[in-house]
Amino acid sequence: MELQFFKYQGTGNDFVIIDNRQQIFPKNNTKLVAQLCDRRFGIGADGLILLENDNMSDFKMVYYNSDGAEASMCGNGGRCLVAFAHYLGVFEREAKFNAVDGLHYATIDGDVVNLKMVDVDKVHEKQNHSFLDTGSPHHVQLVKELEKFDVQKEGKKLRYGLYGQSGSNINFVEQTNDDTFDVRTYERGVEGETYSCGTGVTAVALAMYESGKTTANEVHIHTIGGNLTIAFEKKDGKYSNIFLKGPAIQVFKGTIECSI
Ligand SMILES: N[C@@H](CCC[C@H](N)C(=O)O)C(=O)O
Repeated sequence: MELQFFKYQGTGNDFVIIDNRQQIFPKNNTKLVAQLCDRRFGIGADGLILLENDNMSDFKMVYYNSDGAEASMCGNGGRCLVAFAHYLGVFEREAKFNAVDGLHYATIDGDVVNLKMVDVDKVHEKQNHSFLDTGSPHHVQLVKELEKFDVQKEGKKLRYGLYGQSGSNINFVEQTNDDTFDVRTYERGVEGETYSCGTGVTAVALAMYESGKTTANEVHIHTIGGNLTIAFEKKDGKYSNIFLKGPAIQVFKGTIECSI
């Protein structure tokens, strides 16, 4: 069968996106998703996203990690899906869509997508790291000399060692200014470092605010793949009106032959 696909990237976090409004995609075929995401035997991506119809909102997001398993929320993927839905003409200015963690709102201005993330009730502060859920689980840890840091080795160790089989994504952080941080992320389900992680940089911004490293409500993050801005409010110990903003770009489109 010939499958039409689109390839998007959001600060270097890259995705295969498929228009599944006609329910053409075999959603339980883990092997097929993994093969499409494979960088040597497939199209190559950190994850695969299906755009589907939703009766409560403009569209629905179904997200898979590159290992083929359906996963929790993907911030950069959400931003890319908004850009794709806009390209298809599903919405004009403001989008409302359903994802695994609930309803999201977003706006698009040229290539830049501003995505509202779920509220965060608790940041767990530990001795040398923080842990929080921004739609996906995230470990946040400050390190020195981030550029030279072995993200693959240390990320993998913490992902399984501290969090067991279900695991967590692991973010390593270095502060470069009052409101600016460099971040590198080891993503579970990709089992490696990605160029950027949207729920990850959101977690970093909140964790840095919670621990007093910054007093800014708008935090700028540099990732390997580009820059993202996170804006938020804190009221009664809880974080709300959290927005993740940055570019989301269509790279190419095509068809691939696959046996379904
Ligand atoms: N790249 C994503 C996060 C995707 C989910 C993650 N790998 C997990 O399994 O928790 C993002 O931009 O948020």
